[in-house]
Amino acid sequence: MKVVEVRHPLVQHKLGLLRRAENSTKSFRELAAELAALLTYEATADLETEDAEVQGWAGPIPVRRIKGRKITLVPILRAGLGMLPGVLELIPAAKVGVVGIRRDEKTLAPVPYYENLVGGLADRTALILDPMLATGGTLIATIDMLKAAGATRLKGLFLVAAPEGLRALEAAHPDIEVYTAAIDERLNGKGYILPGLGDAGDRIFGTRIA
Ligand SMILES: O=P(O)(O)OC[C@H]1O[C@H](OP(=O)(O)OP(=O)(O)O)[C@H](O)[C@@H]1O
Ligand SMILES: O=c1cc[nH]c(=O)[nH]1
Ligand SMILES: [Mg+2]
Repeated sequence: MKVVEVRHPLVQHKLGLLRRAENSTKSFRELAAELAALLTYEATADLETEDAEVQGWAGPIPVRRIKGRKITLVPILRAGLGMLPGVLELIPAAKVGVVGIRRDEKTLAPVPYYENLVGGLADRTALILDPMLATGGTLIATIDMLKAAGATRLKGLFLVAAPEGLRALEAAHPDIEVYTAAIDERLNGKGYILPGLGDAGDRIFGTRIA
């Protein structure tokens, strides 16, 4: 399984800022979106391009453009919405399908509650967006949904990933590519990533101080 921990200085710097407990909802949101844009840049580096031509100011100019297969974004509700603005900055025409899954706080099992995907998934690259990859249950359930709907080319963008979740993912769906700003140390007894970010959904939506 391809796992890329993005070591770019801008990513590492912004992640350091994001980890501060004192961040306001506004700064947490802004940093999450900026990091999402930087992860998008990395995750799209291998998109195929083809020759094209535009009419320039002094005549025709040969240019390159992204070929064929287009991208669909798949934010996982709710926290994944915090990454969406940053990704759309770079891919403004992307179609967006939404998956709703929450973790049962006691069992940590994923509980799907919403699915509204775009059509033609077989011809698209799906970029799954979620700030946190913890046990991996939510992501595995999302990939199950996407594959059942025809998706074959999948990439996941995360702000922080836990080694436990990456191992579970490799066992279930080794064909996905993972781009993350950090692979953290471990999960605590309640399934939270350490050192992590706390509850990313609550921090993005301002529903509870982590
Ligand atoms: O890898 P896992 O162990 O499945 O955990 C990760 C999931 O948990 C969080 O969502 P949460 O259930 O808190 O929902 P929310 O986004 O609505 O806050 C997070 O945004 C991931 O979706
Ligand atoms: O650390 C974690 C784990 C799951 N979900 C979060 O928001 N944070
Ligand atoms: Mg949450």
